[in-house]
Amino acid sequence: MAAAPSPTDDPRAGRDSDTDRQADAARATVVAEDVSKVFFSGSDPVWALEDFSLTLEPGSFTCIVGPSGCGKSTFLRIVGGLEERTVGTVEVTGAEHPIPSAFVFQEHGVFPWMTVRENVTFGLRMMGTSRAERDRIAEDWLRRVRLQDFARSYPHQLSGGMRQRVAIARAFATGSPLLLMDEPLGALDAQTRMLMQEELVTLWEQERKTVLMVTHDIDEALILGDRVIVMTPRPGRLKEDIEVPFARPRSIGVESTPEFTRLRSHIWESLREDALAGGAGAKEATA
Ligand SMILES: Nc1ncnc2c1ncn2[C@@H]1O[C@H](COP(=O)(O)OP(=O)(O)OP(=O)(O)O)[C@@H](O)[C@H]1O
Repeated sequence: MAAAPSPTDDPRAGRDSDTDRQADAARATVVAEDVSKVFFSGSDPVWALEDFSLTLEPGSFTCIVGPSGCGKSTFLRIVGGLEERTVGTVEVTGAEHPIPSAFVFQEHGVFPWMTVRENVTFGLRMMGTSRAERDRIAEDWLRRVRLQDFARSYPHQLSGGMRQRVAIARAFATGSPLLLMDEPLGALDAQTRMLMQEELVTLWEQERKTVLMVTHDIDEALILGDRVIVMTPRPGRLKEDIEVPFARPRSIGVESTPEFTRLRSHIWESLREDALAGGAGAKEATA
């Protein structure tokens, strides 16, 4: 007989109601096959991606690292429908939602003319969610990102870390089954970034949305991700697909384990190898 689940077995333990649990159950599957992308904006075509294939399981957290300019953001934008692919297919399935994917960008992702609360509920307003439901969800998310005392503040009144918490809360609050994060913590100072990594991993473990995140920070990829995808220099192709073995719930403490050190060195060597071979610059990645 299977053992009864303990409170820590349920990633959504502590959530408010069954409705929350059902609403949060929707997660996307992403299947990208042989995606290539050529930009024709200058005199010469730029091959950003070539035959890049990736499958994201529902409720998984996947991080992409790679040399600067290898096409990471381009791929994220193609998955989110912000960019057209030149060749290949991308299918996002498994969860019907009015907002099929929600983005978190590195900076400037919040609307400066809206209050924190308005930012957090923006997607819900676009979906036609009732005022009462928006208020309930806003209260929940503002509390979870510790911004309940700043609901009426404007982004310029917040620190960079607080602004990113708004952007992250807004993405989660939409209930979208797929979150696409492009260096969401990249503009933060080192200390704030580490704190935010812990907060993000906790929020994600409660929600288990499908997440695809681009980062230059190898440690961040290993702390947050179930998998780390290493890309080649441009045109970006899949170089390595690494399963991250650390149990969840995870804390920043995994950084001090020998396995973490081994994986960090392995990924760094993989990026460095390309840089030394004349690739586009693993200097952007931080070991
Ligand atoms: N709209 C565009 N028009 C022309 N070229 C573009 C466009 N967008 C991206 N590129 C080029 O495509 C390549 C991949 O860009 P992309 O931003 O996806 O790389 P990246 O891996 O995310 O880079 P970084 O790590 O530096 O953010 C780069 O050479 C870039 O200059």
